[in-house]
Amino acid sequence: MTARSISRFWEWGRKIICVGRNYADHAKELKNAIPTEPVLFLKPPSAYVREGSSILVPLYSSNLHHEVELGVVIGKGGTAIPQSTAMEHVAGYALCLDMTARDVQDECKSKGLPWTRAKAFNTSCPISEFIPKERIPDPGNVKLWLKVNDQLRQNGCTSQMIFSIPYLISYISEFITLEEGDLILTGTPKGVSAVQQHDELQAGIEDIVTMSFRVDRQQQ
Ligand SMILES: O=C([O-])CC(=O)C(=O)O
Ligand SMILES: [Mg+2]
Repeated sequence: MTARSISRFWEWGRKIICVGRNYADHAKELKNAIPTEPVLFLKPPSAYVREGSSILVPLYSSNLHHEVELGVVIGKGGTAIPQSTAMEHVAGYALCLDMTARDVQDECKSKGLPWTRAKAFNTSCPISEFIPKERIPDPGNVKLWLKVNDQLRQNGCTSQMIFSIPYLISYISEFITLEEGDLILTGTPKGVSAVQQHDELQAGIEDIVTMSFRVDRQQQ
């Protein structure tokens, strides 16, 4: 048996912790207030989908949105991690999509209910290959982009994040112990939009990584 490697963190079954409304321009486009504290939600590891498999539109949604995000892969666990040493806990990164059933999320929001059905369904977390930490020396200043059928929809920079990566690691670990193999999705910049069956999504982090996914409908 080969040793377990962080470069296949998605096989470890660890937590996926997502930050919402971390870019003012995206909070505004959905008419949400700019948060004064991070907005957090979770996806289960069953949400992962890798290139070569399709993103599935859940049967109960007719408005599935893409959200391109920088993912932070935890290499060293910890509780109540100070901001000053937070980056020592990072093993690397992954480009991620936070696929969101926006119609379901809107309904949950109006009823004051959790977003689980809108955010945590199977294939709601497409990811790239693992990107070792050294390949992104300044994760607080990299450009993220996403195209749907070759049309640019999202084009943002992690410098626009409201809460920085060290701040998020420290904030989250105050009340959720971080473990090796956990993934933190750091929020999406503006430009989210609906995808349809047969669409081709392509996303990238500068010239560091690109990934492509096809959209299909979940079968009855
Ligand atoms: O659904 C939302 O708008 C919140 C979110 O995930 C994000 O801002 O990345
Ligand atoms: Mg998101």
